[in-house]
Amino acid sequence: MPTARTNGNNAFLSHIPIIDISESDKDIPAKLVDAAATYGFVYIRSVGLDFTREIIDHIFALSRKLFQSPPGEKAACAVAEYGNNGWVRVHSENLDPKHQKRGDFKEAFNFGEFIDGRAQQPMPKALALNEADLSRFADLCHALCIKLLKLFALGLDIDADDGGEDWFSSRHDTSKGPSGSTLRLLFYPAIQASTSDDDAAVDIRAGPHSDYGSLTLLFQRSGQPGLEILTPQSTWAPLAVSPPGAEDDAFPPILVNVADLLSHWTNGLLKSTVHRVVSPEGGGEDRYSIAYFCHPANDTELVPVPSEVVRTRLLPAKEMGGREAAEEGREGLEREQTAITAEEHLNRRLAATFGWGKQSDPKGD
Ligand SMILES: O=C(O)CCC(=O)C(=O)O
Ligand SMILES: [Fe+2]
Repeated sequence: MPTARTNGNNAFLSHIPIIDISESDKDIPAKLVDAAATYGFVYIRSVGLDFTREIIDHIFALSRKLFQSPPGEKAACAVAEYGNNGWVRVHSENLDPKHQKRGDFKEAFNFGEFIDGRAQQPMPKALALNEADLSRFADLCHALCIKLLKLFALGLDIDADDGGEDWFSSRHDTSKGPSGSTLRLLFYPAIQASTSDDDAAVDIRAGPHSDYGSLTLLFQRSGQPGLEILTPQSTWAPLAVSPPGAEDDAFPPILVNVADLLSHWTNGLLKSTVHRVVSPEGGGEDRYSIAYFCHPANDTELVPVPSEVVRTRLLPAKEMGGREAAEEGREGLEREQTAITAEEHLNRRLAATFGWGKQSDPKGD
């Protein structure tokens, strides 16, 4: 895993498309599948979706209020006490424990699923009056993920008899029971090297990792960059918050990435790309971001998706000796015989990263 500072590969990145899913363009499903198979990342233009500038600004304002609240109030909702939910302190979460000595230089707050507009965990005092706003925002995020999952299913041309465009979305239907879906507010403070032993060149904001669910939505603020993705050439490439073509939008496009399960379901055709967050040279300024991790219902069995597109697009790679795809394919067959559930998968990934529980990580990373 390269650890050096940014080694940009801008030619690769400049092709990550911005897709407007509100347009009636019949090629959108294929474009999404292409972006997901090549980069694992795609920008979704938010104009025309239900997200408004007001809603997004409001949730970012709540996030700022939360992270500025007294440490004692945040500590009352610490993750250690509430599973994966609640407050994450600076340096307390290490997303890359194998390579990173110190935990990430960030604070975070994880909200598990809201039920009937109510959080299923203690609300931090600073947000006690805003439970309904956060719940509504999480619902908007989930609805966008459902739309995207339908478009992916269309792009993969899943037979109607096998579930067609609902193959993925039906597995993420909240009426099917609880899931690991999480709304996460993130705050990466600017590093004041002169007043502490923290160092922007050493202390990573979020260590290299892939996400554990199906899809992740990321909301970012103009002027607060930091996200980088690992390119096929093993270099780190920074992702623009507002890429060319989106500079004049009311707010930056929503960055969507394929996470481990969508990759697993498609035998690796769709890429769950490793990414990290770094500080700008010299410590830069604070960065706030909001992530929504979309997961299927806990008892969903992780079986390969019945898609001819997956089979035919992976085949040439296998024939030409594309080892990675071929290995994914083999793993996929093994997985089919011993399907685990989404809940088992999530518990194994959390155990491997944070040392929780006793199970080992199936991928061994
Ligand atoms: O804040 C970001 O830009 C990304 C955060 C992230 O990758 C994560 O929490 O999984
Ligand atoms: Fe991530």
